[in-house]
Amino acid sequence: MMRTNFTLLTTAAGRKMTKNGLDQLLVRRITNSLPCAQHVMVDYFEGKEEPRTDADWLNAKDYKEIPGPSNFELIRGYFPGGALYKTTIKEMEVHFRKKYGDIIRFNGTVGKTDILFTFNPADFETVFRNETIWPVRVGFQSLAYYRLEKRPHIFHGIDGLLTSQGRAWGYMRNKVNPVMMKVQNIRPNLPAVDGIAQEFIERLDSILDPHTGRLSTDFSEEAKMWAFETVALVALNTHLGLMSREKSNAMALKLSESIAEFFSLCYYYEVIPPFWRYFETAGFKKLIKAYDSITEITTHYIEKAMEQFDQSAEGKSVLEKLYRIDKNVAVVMAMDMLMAGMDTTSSALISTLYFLSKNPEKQEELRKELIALLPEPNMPLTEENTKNMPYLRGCIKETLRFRPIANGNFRIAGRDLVLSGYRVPKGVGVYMATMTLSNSDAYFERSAEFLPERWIKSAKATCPVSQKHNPFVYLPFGFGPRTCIGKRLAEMELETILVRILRNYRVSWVGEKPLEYINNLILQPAGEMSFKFEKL
Ligand code: HEM
Repeated sequence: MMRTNFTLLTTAAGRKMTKNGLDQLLVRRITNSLPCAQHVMVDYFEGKEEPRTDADWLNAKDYKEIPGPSNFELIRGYFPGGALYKTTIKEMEVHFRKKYGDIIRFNGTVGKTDILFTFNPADFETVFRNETIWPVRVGFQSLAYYRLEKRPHIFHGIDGLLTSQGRAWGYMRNKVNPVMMKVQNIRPNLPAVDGIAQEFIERLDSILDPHTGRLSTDFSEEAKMWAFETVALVALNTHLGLMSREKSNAMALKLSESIAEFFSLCYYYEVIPPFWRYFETAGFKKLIKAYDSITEITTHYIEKAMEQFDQSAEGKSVLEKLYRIDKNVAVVMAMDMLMAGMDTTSSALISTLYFLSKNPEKQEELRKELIALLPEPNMPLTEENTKNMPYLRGCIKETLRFRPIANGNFRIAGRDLVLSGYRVPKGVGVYMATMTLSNSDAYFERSAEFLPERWIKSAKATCPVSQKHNPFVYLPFGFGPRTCIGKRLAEMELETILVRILRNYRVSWVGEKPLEYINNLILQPAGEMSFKFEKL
């Protein structure tokens, strides 16, 4: 790893984090003596609770009675020739649900806790309503390992929102919430975000064949660059200039490549038992290299931005606000924003454009709203003129119902719970299969149709499918204190880019096959992007 003069996470600053640091150190000690960090999660639920003696609990069936496959069935299924070989999470859900019903128990394999899959929205509500103040969502363990154990001299015990748990997570989230979750801190970024959306249109114009309406490059790569440029503007306070892909952007391009590498490798190390703690394979070393590169380049940009903060009066940017609250938190949060903010938002953009392409009458309906908003396509977007865009918002919501970024939501049960009539002890992992339910007629009438109207209040009276839905079936950004921290930003980014694209082009899908998806860390559009763009 190149030496970095990354001195922000100093001992002096770290003093503020004593409790947090101690917490992490203790966890590290325990973690090292156990096969897997997931066992430790239970220790994050502080405080002893009395055993449950209420009737619900006492009358419920025993945990061990929850049906599910044996480890042997699972292993056999995943071998070549097995029923689960090369299946997606969705196919796996269908397979097991058919066999075992709406709640399924998977025994913890080497070093992992048991996981329950539930398809019952009443269970989702129970899980979320019983979260403690520090909800636990396990994930990105290789990143936690990298930050806490591989490079502790850089991170000094702060492993970020994506990976941390318990007090450490609460400490960071409390600092970040007031900046990231408040509309009034995110909306002022609109002109800059819109500036990048306009650059994106210039970029599309330059790579578009006006005769065929097809792009000379892969649209998914273009969408990723747009998302990365936009989130970097907020996270690093820097205009990377990726829309022009100039040689001078080598560092920025390397950063986006490393993040793409992290996305493609991280999932594998997430699902296999964590042998990588003891033996680093070539693939794992590649992932560590990607983490090093992300750390190094992000640090470079942040240090440059911070030099200006020190000299100038307080500004309005998200990075600066975070920096003035806590430098260390600002640095790690910026990295997490870049890691979480590229593939998620670009996937949502591609899916929305796809559904609008396949439903041209909905696209025209939306365009009417956009023309009223921007009579001239190049007029600026402002906080004022973007207040009222119900149809656009309906289209985004409907897309995230159809193809959310995550198949489901996950929590470690924060308390002893009764789920689908069974006693479930605190500490068990619960996967809530939201996408399956939000794509089912049982929860959304005419669920296979793209109907933005179902989300529009003023259309409720006339729309035949706008009846109230169970709110726990549709949770594209998660729920509760651990909900997506980038929600406000992602919504603003998506709205802005969709206004710009659809005010400039009529978009259609000319592929014979529908849009494909791959399912790794998230559900991501893949394969050929058969969009056709006709300039309006
Ligand atoms: C359409 C875009 C996006 C979707 C659908 C999405 C969805 C989600 C979901 C489902 C979660 C888990 C929430 C939970 O467990 O309750 C999450 C967490 C998170 N997201 Fe997003 N996300 C998006 C964009 C972004 C962006 C742009 C950023 C960065 C600015 C971001 C940063 C994060 C972070 C840091 C977390 C972890 C929060 C925590 O554990 O405290 N996301 N996101």
